[in-house]
Amino acid sequence: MLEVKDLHTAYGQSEALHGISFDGMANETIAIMGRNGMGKTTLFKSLMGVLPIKSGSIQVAGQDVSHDESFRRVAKGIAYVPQGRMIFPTLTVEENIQTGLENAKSRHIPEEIYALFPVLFDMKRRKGGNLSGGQQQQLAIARALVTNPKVLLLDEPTEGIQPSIIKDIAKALNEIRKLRGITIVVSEQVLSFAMDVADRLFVIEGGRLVHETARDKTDVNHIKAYLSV
Ligand SMILES: Nc1ncnc2c1ncn2[C@@H]1O[C@H](COP(=O)(O)OP(=O)(O)OP(=O)(O)O)[C@@H](O)[C@H]1O
Repeated sequence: MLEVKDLHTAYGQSEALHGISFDGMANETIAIMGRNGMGKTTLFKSLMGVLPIKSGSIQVAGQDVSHDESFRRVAKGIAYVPQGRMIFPTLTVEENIQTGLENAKSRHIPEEIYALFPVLFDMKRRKGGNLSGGQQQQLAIARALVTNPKVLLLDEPTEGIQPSIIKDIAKALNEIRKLRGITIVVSEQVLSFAMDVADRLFVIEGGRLVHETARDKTDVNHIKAYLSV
């Protein structure tokens, strides 16, 4: 579903990604683990077309998107939940979700979205800015989902969120994968969350993927060593 080959991305003269390659299958969740500054956000922005890539390729369901603008990538099936969620604070919950429906035939929010996130139904007339961090994260996921992605990218979805809500988000992601059979890619520093959602885990260090493991074969202490400073 997602094929990333030898991706290089630079900020000016300074290269931040040095040849990232991985595949994500349908009905699979992948976690990209790494400390701050290791390149997670740069990778996601490169996949989404927020940053141009220097070389390499990105395919979504067999279609090349490597040099497409972001909105074309969305049309071809990638959706992105950015770090810090980036919801619109002055729009209501309902209006925030509808921004994901701008190119859809109908502005109607599918029932399935509220079934996944009942709290958003209860709060649909509230302003996005008045929601808690965890509720905003659920809102950002809902907004991404209404574009019907084949590949859903989430950049550090647990950042700044309390543990009980982290569990809810893990549950929702597992439900989404089951319902839709899509590829989900999350970047994370919280190993317990990654172990709850991911089928495969990668470690990114200095702009390179340096370790890959299937969940059931994961040596937790080995990954922890990468994540500790
Ligand atoms: N706008 C920028 N200009 C120049 N260098 C940048 C810029 N943004 C990030 N970098 C550099 O790219 C590298 C990767 O940063 P990136 O933000 O992708 O890391 P990250 O793993 O997502 O960390 P975090 O969890 O803090 O977001 C770092 O060395 C960082 O200094």
